[in-house]
Amino acid sequence: MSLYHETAGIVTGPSTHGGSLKSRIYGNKDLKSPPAQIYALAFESSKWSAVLKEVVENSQLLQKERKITPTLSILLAHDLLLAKKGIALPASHGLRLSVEKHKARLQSEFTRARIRRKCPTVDALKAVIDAQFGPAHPRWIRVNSLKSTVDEQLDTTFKGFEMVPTVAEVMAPASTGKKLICLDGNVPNLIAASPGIDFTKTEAYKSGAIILQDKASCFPAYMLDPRPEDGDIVDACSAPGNKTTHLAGILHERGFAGGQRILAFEKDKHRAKTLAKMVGAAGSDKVTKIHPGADFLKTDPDAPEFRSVGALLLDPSCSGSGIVGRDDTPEFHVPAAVGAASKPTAGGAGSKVLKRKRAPEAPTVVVDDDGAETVLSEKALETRLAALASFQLAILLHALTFPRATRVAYSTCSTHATENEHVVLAALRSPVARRRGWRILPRERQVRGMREWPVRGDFSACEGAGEGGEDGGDREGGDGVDAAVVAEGCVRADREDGRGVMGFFVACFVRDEDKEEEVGDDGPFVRDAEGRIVRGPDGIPTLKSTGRKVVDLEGLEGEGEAVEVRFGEDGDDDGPFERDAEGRIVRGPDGMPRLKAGRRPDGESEDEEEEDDEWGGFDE
Ligand SMILES: C[S@@+](CC[C@H](N)C(=O)[O-])C[C@H]1O[C@@H](n2cnc3c(N)ncnc32)[C@H](O)[C@@H]1O
Repeated sequence: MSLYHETAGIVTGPSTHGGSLKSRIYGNKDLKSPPAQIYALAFESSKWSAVLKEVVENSQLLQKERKITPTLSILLAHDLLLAKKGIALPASHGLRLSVEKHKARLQSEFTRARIRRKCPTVDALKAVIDAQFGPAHPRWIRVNSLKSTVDEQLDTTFKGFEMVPTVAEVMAPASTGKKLICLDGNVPNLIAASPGIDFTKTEAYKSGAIILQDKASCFPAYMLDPRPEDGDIVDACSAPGNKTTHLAGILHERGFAGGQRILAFEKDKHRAKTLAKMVGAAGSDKVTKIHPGADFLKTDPDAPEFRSVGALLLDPSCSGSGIVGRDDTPEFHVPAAVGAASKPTAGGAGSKVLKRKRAPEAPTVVVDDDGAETVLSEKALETRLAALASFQLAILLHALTFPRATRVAYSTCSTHATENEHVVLAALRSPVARRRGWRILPRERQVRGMREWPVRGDFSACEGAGEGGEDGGDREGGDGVDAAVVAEGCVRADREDGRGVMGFFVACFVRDEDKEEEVGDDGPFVRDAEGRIVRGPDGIPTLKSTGRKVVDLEGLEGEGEAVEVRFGEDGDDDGPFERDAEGRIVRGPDGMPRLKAGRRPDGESEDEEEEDDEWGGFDE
């Protein structure tokens, strides 16, 4: 079967089957033609198909050549009119002959289509089409400093590549087919290479010396800026491990402090195996303790294992809207089949522009952690985003309670403010953030590459942070959260803006350890802005979980003797450990938390049937 027939089969196949165009091609073992060739033809023809549809219809090609299908006509017209080498079939091939005999007519319709678009040259039209579908993305390669250096890689993996000064040059259409690289100006040890080059076969990739990681995905570890004096570093949501190994690389360059480790949590056991492989391949296994199948939310921040955790990186599951469409193919426009349309299209001689149907509201695609895509209606998306945001906030608030932590990086590959600025604002306004002095790391205090990165948080999404003080002259809403500072402190990456990155978001929280008013869990009771427990007129505190009052017994704020009784609840949703009236975990003389009767150390009750047998938290 020819390249054209195979490609036609791919572009007309249901897009819901088998994921993205790339995965449909590369995952199809029955294809005879080289996948890269099929992908290039499918992608480029799709890009041009709106123009080529006019050309084919107005030239009446399908009426004259009944054996050519509408899809094939676009693919063949593309190569005839736009590919350097023309149609990739032997000169005597029937399909090639049947199109080439109409070359003059097709060419003149192509010229008309170009002039209708007010483009004086074909290059000008190409620029318009390229701009319409956004620039290509470079291949981002992070040199793993645990195993290699940039200089070493320039002499080996990138030998024969031409170095150019900007990422824009690496991506420029004019450089198609060239082997170009550029050293990134923001993230250390990061290289942008020409799109489409496959590095997975290189020795450096196989040995873990280079890691394929989008530039924006390198922001969190770089922004967190872990140092030897930070003690242990938690990566709360680790698999497949790009950021875990990046953290290790940064610390390796700075010199690990004795005993300093990266504690990597991954709730999904299957993904934890991938994490272990990646950490091993990157050579960071000796400094990384993986917690396979472990839910970060179930960790006890006060446990001895976390005593020296100074910084945490949180990259929780999100809607993945920043990566959706990265590989998306432009819509493939097909000319009307013979008999289906009699009028020439788009201003062809004597024609009217065909009335277009109002496009239905575009559904949104979300991507899960495994890359599976789901199409959602606007309403379903809203519900999904709200659920994700509440989970993301829970992870963030949990991280803010680690006793020695002074830095927390929060990131998503989502473009939705609901998962980004809104989560950051909610965290900054939380009692735990206020009590412990957490604030956003302001732009001017960020590492150079992040400080200089021009795309910042969405100010309008932060504006709700303060409608102005009473005197109207203050952007803080009396809660100490300044919208402008927060927006400037946040970093965004936009996949459409020509910088060659995926859609991404990162913010870093900091606090001064000595400014802390109180260390530990902020307990089960509602607190005011000052962190004081809110009580009714009778002095009884109100429970956060229910908004109802606790039946107080003597000495609620006393020495841990109080018993908490809740209305309408089983009273067992505050974790597996005994807590005092302030909600602090009660510990034995050895510092270990005391389990509630009938609970296992993993937070499940003994009679709960869970197969979480790999979870080894709290064991150190
Ligand atoms: C966006 S991915 C992380 C990508 C990773 N940081 C990287 O750079 O390679 C989110 C991961 O968090 C894991 N996860 C979700 N909830 C979790 C939880 N409560 N505790 C630990 N891991 C969790 C998911 O299974 C998923 O593997």
